[in-house]
Amino acid sequence: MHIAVLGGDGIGPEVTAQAVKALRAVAANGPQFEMTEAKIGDAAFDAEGDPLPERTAQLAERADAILFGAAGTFDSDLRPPEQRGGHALLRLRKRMDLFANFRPVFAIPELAGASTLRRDVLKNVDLVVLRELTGDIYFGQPRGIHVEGGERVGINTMRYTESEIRRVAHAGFQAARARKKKLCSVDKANVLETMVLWREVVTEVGREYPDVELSHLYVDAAAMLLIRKPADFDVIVTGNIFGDILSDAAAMLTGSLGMLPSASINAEGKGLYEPVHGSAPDIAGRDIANPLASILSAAMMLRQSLGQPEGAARIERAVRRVLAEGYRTADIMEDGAHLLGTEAMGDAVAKEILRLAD
Ligand SMILES: NC(=O)c1ccc[n+]([C@@H]2O[C@H](COP(=O)([O-])OP(=O)(O)OC[C@H]3O[C@@H](n4cnc5c(N)ncnc54)[C@H](O)[C@@H]3O)[C@@H](O)[C@H]2O)c1
Ligand SMILES: CC(C)[C@H](C(=O)O)[C@@H](O)C(=O)O
Ligand SMILES: [Mg+2]
Repeated sequence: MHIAVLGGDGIGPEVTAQAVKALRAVAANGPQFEMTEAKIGDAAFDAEGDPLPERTAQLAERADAILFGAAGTFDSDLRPPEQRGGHALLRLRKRMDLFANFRPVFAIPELAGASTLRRDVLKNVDLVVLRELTGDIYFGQPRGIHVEGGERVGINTMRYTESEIRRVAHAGFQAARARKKKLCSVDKANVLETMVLWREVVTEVGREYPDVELSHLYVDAAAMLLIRKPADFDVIVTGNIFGDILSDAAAMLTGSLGMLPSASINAEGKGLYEPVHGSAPDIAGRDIANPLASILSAAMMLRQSLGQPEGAARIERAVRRVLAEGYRTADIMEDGAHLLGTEAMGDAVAKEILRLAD
């Protein structure tokens, strides 16, 4: 099994290295993985003049799965797109047609104190945000900044075709069918035509899944309910921009953005696995980032792309045990817990994975 490892920028390489350690620990008693690293993001632009070098893109396409860190920094975010580290990720998602982005959010009881929300609100939280990843205002044309009537005008276009909505809706109903059989579609159909079409198509697709309870929410109400009664949700299916925002908000249900993994899958089942967080320039290079989102993304990769559910379960159990033993990174630190750096947390999880194999 061949894995493309694209660490990227900021804390990306730091946390990805810990996920690689976890995969090596799984491989010690089981499947063998060939892992090939390549540059992406600002790191690739600085070295080769392109944030997504062709060699990196081809490696990603050829591999059985991709383990991704983070791309972009605040400085490069303001450059033209072709020089922007973060743009490499958008290009790769589009090029590989990774349209279905699963972002599972589950409250870990040991971390209840790390969240800014009350313990009773977090009880039984187990939901998935399914974010459409290759359409919407992220890619719609026309776009750009031009001068009109003597002043600058910025334009982006919210656009979805029926088939783009249909395929992600199917992914949502299938995910719900395998879980608690509830799908909540989040849109803004009271204002935007694109979202009127979204609601119509999701409703049509829903007729093929009579066993799944379909509900609809406007995104503003969904944002509020995600904080008020998060345990009521099962699968949330939504567009690219709303999914981006809602999933970062939902991260606080787990205690930290550093806990949220993700899988981005295409129609052939090929996947890119990455933490939901970014390159976190504010904490990069200090060995304090939480690597668990990246480690849990590696577990999703084993389950969803590499047919290794046992390896995935071992990683997930190891993470739970390390947390139960009271080890924490700074972002989820509590009184009485043992503070670990990024590397040490990766070591602790890898050690636990090896112990679970005995
Ligand atoms: N998938 C990606 O590659 C991705 C995702 C989001 C943002 N970005 C890029 O990353 C850069 C920084 O963006 P941002 O600050 O808005 O978002 P961010 O997710 O990088 O960080 C937001 C906050 O969460 C904290 N945080 C994030 N991950 C953490 C971890 N693992 N452990 C502990 N704390 C963590 C950061 O320190 C910061 O305070 C920008 O250039 C942005 O475009 C990239
Ligand atoms: C880095 C950025 C382009 C990206 C997005 O907006 O999709 C990020 O925020 C994410 O959530 O993966
Ligand atoms: Mg985001």
